[in-house]
Amino acid sequence: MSPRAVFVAGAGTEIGKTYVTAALTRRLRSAGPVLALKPLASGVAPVEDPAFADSDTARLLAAQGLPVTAATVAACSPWRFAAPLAPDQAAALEGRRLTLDEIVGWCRERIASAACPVVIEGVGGLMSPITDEATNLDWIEALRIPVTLVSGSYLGAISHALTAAEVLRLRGLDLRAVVISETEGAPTPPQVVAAAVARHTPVPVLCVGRGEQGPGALAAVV
Ligand SMILES: Nc1ncnc2c1ncn2[C@@H]1O[C@H](COP(=O)(O)OP(=O)(O)OP(=O)(O)O)[C@@H](O)[C@H]1O
Ligand SMILES: C[C@H](N)[C@H](N)CCCCCC(=O)O
Ligand SMILES: [Mg+2]
Repeated sequence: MSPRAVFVAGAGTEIGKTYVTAALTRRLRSAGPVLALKPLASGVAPVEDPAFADSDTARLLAAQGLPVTAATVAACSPWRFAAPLAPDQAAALEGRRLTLDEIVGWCRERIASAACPVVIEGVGGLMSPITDEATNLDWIEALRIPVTLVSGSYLGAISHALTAAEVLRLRGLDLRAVVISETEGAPTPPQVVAAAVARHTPVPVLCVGRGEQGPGALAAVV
């Protein structure tokens, strides 16, 4: 039987994917081992730079209780780029080029060889490009694993969440839950945003308040 896996997609960038992936990882860890991956990471400082501590990779390693070493970093995030741009653009600035096949192949191998649940954080929003030809959506479609969609609670987040959820539905993908991660300074409580999203989508809509661990129900997405 293949291990359980979930793709954490975003309705946009800087929206809470890493925060929610780390919260989910910590929840799952209370029941046993979990593998959290951020295969493509842009805007990442070199491992030896103190700024690396702010990277998605460092946060996901911390959530897994792993130290930052060259080996743990490469095993979590094999494709890291300095520029804080879409990965295809950041790669081009370094004279590199990504292909969907190699990214999907790497993820499939990690899922197949894992003896525990696997959580994969995407990059940017659902249709942010990852290569010259492919977006996060194409990546999810190729992996064919369940999806958890993260959105914020800022004004406009309801439409962003529902648009992304609808695109996933139209592609026939398995959206398991939407998670509203509270945006700093949002004009309405995240529960109000979550209730509005829930009225228009058939999947559970969960809320993660500022600085909170997130509900126990988070663990049910994988
Ligand atoms: N519920 C929350 N409580 C506290 N801080 C949060 C919460 N959600 C998001 N943040 C903070 O907001 C910022 C953006 O969140 P995060 O890094 O998780 O976004 P992201 O979607 O993973 O971004 P990227 O597209 O760069 O991967 C971070 O500083 C993060 O710690
Ligand atoms: C730098 C940033 N935090 C992410 N790593 C990359 C976001 C790419 C978004 C591209 C886009 O959809 O316009
Ligand atoms: Mg992130």
